[in-house]
Amino acid sequence: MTLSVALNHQFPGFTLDVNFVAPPGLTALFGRSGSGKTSVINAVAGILRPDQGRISTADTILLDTSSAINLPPHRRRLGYVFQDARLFPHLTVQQNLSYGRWFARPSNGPNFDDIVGLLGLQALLQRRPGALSGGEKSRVAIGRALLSNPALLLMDEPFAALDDPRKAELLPYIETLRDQTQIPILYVSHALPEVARLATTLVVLDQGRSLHAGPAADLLADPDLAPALGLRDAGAMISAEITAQGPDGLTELHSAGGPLWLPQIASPPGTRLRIRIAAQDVILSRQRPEGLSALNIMHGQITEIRLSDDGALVQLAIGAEHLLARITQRSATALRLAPGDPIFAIVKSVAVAQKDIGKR
Ligand SMILES: Nc1ncnc2c1ncn2[C@@H]1O[C@H](COP(=O)(O)OP(=O)(O)OP(=O)(O)O)[C@@H](O)[C@H]1O
Repeated sequence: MTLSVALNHQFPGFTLDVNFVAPPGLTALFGRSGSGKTSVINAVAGILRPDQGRISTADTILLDTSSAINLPPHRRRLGYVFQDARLFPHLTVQQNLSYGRWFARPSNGPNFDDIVGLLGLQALLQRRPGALSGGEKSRVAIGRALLSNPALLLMDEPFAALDDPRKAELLPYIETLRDQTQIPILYVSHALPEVARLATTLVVLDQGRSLHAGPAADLLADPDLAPALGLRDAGAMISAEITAQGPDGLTELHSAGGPLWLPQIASPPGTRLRIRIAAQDVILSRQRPEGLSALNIMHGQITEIRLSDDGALVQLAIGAEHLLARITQRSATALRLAPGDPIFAIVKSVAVAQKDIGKR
């Protein structure tokens, strides 16, 4: 199931002009505060009627202003997860979940026990929302939305009200949801590391316009986009597979650029992961370095170099994937880097945070 969105809307002093396709997987709408993310979600949900637009899935037109089609929100088959979970406080978790089920079409809806299992809610079923942590409330809200058998899941910053430990607890559930359901997820966020961890498709909004849309791995590794996304958070994703657990608290992984050693990842050998490596944590060397404390030395080839007043962003091909390195212009000049050159990328093991390691 794929969602297509084309919208044009004029607020006083603000124009929304957005065009993108959200394939199965998780599509992140990323942009600064006021860039139009919630307005897009509201238009998809049917809360905002744009001046012009067309929003459709493979089998349903939700909105087509040119033919006066505008399905009301309750007929759009959407699951909506808000920043605050908005559970009914007087109902137990089980009753809150069943409320979602009540809206489902009787046929081929998801199985209650499957959703409870997917989101790890068994032990919580008899509790009321007042006795749940923020992360647990979010999981119940996601479960309730899924049980309404949605064709599309809308999530508007579901992490906004959560502290870091609660966020870390919820991330794997969203990954499972992304990987195990065929429902496209439209996910609003202004946190790039979270987007890098979760998104399969990325839509970058800037002042109401969708500047870029496409596979998240490609856009995040594009040096031309890094300034718009935020240089500090710039970083690309590579995939790797766990090969062994070391006795010294490190996990060995196989990547296209060579072996990697990262702080212990509690998953068995064979687990495939996607790892975000921040551009500012990558050091470049023309020769394979010797006698270095950094454990991770990947071999690749320079594909692009972007120079600016903020330094140089160098894109490297590591197998079929890309890595970004942020270095000074002075280093780029001293090393005489040029596209096509073979290069070694060095990354300290401890530079890769657990929150930047996700499922593939
Ligand atoms: N009902 C409205 N009437 C007038 N202007 C509006 C309305 N809704 C949104 N806007 C304008 O649209 C712009 C985008 O708002 P929107 O809430 O979609 O942005 P956002 O990216 O979701 O922001 P945030 O991350 O802060 O939630 C805002 O600057 C606001 O001026």
